[in-house]
Amino acid sequence: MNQILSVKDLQVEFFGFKALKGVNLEVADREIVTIIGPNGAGKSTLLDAIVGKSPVAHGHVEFQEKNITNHPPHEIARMGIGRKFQNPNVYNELTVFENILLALKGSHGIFASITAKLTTMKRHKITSVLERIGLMDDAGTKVSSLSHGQKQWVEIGMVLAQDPTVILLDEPTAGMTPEETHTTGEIIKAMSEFHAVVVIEHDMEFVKQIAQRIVVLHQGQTLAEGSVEEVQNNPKVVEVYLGRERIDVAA
Ligand SMILES: Nc1ncnc2c1ncn2[C@@H]1O[C@H](COP(=O)(O)OP(=O)(O)OP(=O)(O)O)[C@@H](O)[C@H]1O
Repeated sequence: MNQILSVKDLQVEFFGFKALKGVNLEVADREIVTIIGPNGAGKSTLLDAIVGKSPVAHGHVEFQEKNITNHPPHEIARMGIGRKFQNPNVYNELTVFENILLALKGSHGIFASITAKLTTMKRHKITSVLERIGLMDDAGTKVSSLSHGQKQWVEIGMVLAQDPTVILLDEPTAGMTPEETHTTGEIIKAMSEFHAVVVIEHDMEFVKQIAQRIVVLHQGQTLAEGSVEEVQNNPKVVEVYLGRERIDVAA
């Protein structure tokens, strides 16, 4: 497969504490990679290091064969790596449509973006994003009156609006109802038609819904990698999860 993101021997330290101790990760074009692991395993730190938010002490990150290790976050975002954080980071007082508009490439501030005449191309782009996140009917709704799950979808839409090649999602289903979680899984699967997606997730039912390849992190290292079945049957993974979180999803 055509690898577009490659993380090699990545090490991240916080005041002497090694949060990542040499992690490798390969992501192919339009692939979904799911990262699981107990609390504190280093999952968010890995995404932070990829987007230039956590300083890399050793190893490197390559994107489309370019070394992007420790490049500034805005530069990495501009190159084509989009990141959605755990908590929705949306403009509550604006409509769904306006939030997506603001996220489009080339938008210049809230006032200028909202008052400027909308080109047909921009309108089409926003409409296509709204369709992909299932919020076409809520285009004119203020984000403050949406459910928590819908707000998460708006934020996914804001990432999509930037046309990234790779999308990194940190626990996209946190706080969602089972129905919203399932819908999110379908949105992510559809996203992989155009983008590679790396997802951190705890909910194994959801992981099973979306996963093509799973990477298990534990104490800053890669513990296992493979399909849902391979990972669930891996004795090292079972041992790490024993007495903590259950990963015994019905086959
Ligand atoms: N900015 C920071 N300063 C100091 N320590 C940090 C910082 N960020 C993360 N850590 C530590 O690094 C380790 C890995 O944290 P990280 O948030 O990456 O884990 P995680 O696997 O995402 O966990 P969770 O599932 O709880 O979100 C933890 O021990 C955490 O306390």
